Amino acid sequence: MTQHHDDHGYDDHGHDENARDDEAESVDLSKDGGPGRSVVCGVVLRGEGVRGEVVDLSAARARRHLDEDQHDDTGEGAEVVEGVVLDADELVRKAPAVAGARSRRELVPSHLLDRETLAGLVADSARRAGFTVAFHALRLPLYWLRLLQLAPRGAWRIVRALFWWASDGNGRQVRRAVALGQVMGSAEATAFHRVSEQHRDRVRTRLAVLGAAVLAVTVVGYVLATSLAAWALLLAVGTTLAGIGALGRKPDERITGSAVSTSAVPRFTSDLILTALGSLGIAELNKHLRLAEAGRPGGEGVRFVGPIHRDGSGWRADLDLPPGVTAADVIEKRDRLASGLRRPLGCVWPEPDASQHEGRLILWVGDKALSAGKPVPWPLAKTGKVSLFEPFPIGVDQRGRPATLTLMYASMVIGATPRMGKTFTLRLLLLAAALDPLAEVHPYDLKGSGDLSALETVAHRYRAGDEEEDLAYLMADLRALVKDMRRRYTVIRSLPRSECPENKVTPDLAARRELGLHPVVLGIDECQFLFEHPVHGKDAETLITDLVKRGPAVGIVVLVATQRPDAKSLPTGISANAILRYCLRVMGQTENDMVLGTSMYKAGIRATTFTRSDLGIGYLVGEGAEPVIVKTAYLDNPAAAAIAARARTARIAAGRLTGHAAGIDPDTDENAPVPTVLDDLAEVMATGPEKEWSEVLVQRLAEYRPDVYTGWDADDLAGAVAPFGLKTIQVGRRDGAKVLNRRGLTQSGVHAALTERDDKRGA
Ligand SMILES: Nc1ncnc2c1ncn2[C@@H]1O[C@H](COP(=O)(O)OP(=O)(O)OP(=O)(O)O)[C@@H](O)[C@H]1O
Repeated sequence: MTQHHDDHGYDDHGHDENARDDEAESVDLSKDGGPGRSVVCGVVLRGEGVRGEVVDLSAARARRHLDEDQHDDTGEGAEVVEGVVLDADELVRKAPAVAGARSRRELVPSHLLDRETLAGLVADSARRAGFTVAFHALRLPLYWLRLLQLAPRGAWRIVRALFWWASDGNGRQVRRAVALGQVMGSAEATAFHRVSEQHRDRVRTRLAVLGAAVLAVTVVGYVLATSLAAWALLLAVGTTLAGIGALGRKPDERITGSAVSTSAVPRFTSDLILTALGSLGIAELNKHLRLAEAGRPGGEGVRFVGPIHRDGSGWRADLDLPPGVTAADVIEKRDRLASGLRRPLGCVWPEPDASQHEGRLILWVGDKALSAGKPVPWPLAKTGKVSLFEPFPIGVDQRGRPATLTLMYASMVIGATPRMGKTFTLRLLLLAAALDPLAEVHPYDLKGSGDLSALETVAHRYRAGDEEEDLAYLMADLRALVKDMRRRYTVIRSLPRSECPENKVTPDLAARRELGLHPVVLGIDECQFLFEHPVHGKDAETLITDLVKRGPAVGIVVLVATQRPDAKSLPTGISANAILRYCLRVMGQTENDMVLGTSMYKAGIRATTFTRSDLGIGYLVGEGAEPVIVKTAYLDNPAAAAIAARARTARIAAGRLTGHAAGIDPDTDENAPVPTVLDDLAEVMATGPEKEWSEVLVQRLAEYRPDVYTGWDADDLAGAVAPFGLKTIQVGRRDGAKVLNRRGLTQSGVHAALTERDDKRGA
């Protein structure tokens, strides 16, 4: 790849972008009797003074395409209207520039003004320098031995040089040259005599100087040898020998080793980037690169929009891909790009820049893979509080910069394949919520692994597991939260505008205990166990969708995490309404878009590009304008327990330890049995016959509780009652002379199941 760039990495093809920007659609109307290169504005002007033939453009264009082969250029049939013929180039010249097309470059590159980037740069240089010093310091004895080996040759060279100097080697050569001339005329003889005289004088003087110098060195050497401490003497001798050894070195001989590996990583230059891009196998990109390389028209090449510069702990290049090639095309082939750049996959992070255009690519290449190195520490692990109304740290982005999250007024979906860090992320967020003494935390670990157990000491509601009892507890909590949400809206409506200008909870309102508008954070890990549950699934979906949609404004935040992000495990009503989305590694486009939002995959935001080793690394959408890659802070169980203990102390001090953590679990009226499908069936069957068809029953249920049962069919009902040991039976109904048999339930069967359930609850 030999497309050239100047020192700053700019394209040197000298394309006039503005000319390109300004290109407007034009048509040669000369064939139709109009002037060459004319264009008609969308509106045909009917001028008084000027008249001209104006040809309907689209008709002319269509006709020309149709008739091109027949060379029919008569323009016959064109609708002739009155108007002003406008000069296309004139129009283009006068057209206002496309917004941003001529945006000014930064006076001083912003990355040089960014304190963190600069600090990173300095730290990086210091690290490199430190490493080099340590590397060579460790090898000093080896270098000294190598020099010692060369010392005899160095000593010989010194002696030879001194002899040459003292014996006036140069003068001797001149004398010999004159003598060898063998044309001893009188002039040469005189010259020879003069040179011989000079030579003699010089040798005499130099021998005297040399003798004095040798004597002086011997005396100084003796004095030093007798007066210096042993270590100093050793140092002096060692240094002298090393110096003599250095003089014995051949010109190309290296004493020191190289502090960096010989299989050095190639420098991140524009040429390397072009080579890598060219190896992706993107046909359109390759076509442009080829044409640009050959300097032929139509080849836009890749244009670097700024110098490749240091950004955090890596290098960044912003570039425009050729027309027709999108950043997503490149991102899709991140592994090949990494291969072309000769970097590990975890170092190479191509991103789109949606604020510019689809072809703008930000290519950031880190010094080391994001998954490599130490786990990210959490700044709040040892000290500090959180206000859920403010952003709090959750980790770092791929450039090592702190990444934050604001939970208030948002609901969040977390998705990933198993074992990628979903639960750890959810736990981190719930711990952050716990560090806000005002916030009520409701963690539910439906997997039952105990990963959220650290939070039990601060949780208002807590359950681990997906037993019937756990789910009933959770359902009761959900109903209570929906009820509380309605109450919160009533409270907000009753407040004066001055206190609640935007009809939502503010930090001040949240702090007023009497209003009960404090933040509530409900976190459900492995939510698919709930949504796929035959009895509670649909009910839970209705309640949580309501909380996700209307809860955030009144301080209720829902966080759901799932390892199976599909429509069944994560109902679309919930995934579509979540504002925050965090997606660790997933396997396909559907899961990606399910968690991150529709079309994210197409836009190049692909959690499918994460590898198995990218633990705790995911795309975060919704916190800022653009999606970001975040590696979450790592907290193990003991660290989580320590943070929860600190949060508990803060809550006790603030008088905010409530619910489960305070031993009140749950309030008596919330503890009342949650109506299940059995209770509802008993209710709707009470006034009917002993036996009823399932399809009639689901209709009645839907009328009785539309939010739960709308859309149910006979199979849903059969599935919902099955966990209670109730099976549908054949119910016959006479229809005239015929008897129709369909599946249905009996009142006695429902009552028996209810009695059994209540007995179990009582036990
Ligand atoms: N931020 C992180 N940094 C480094 N390693 C992490 C991070 N988060 C999680 N891990 C590692 O990933 C492993 C899996 O994490 P976690 O249990 O949260 O995964 P999961 O997606 O919830 O798994 P499952 O689907 O089985 O519930 C953890 O044991 C931990 O070692």
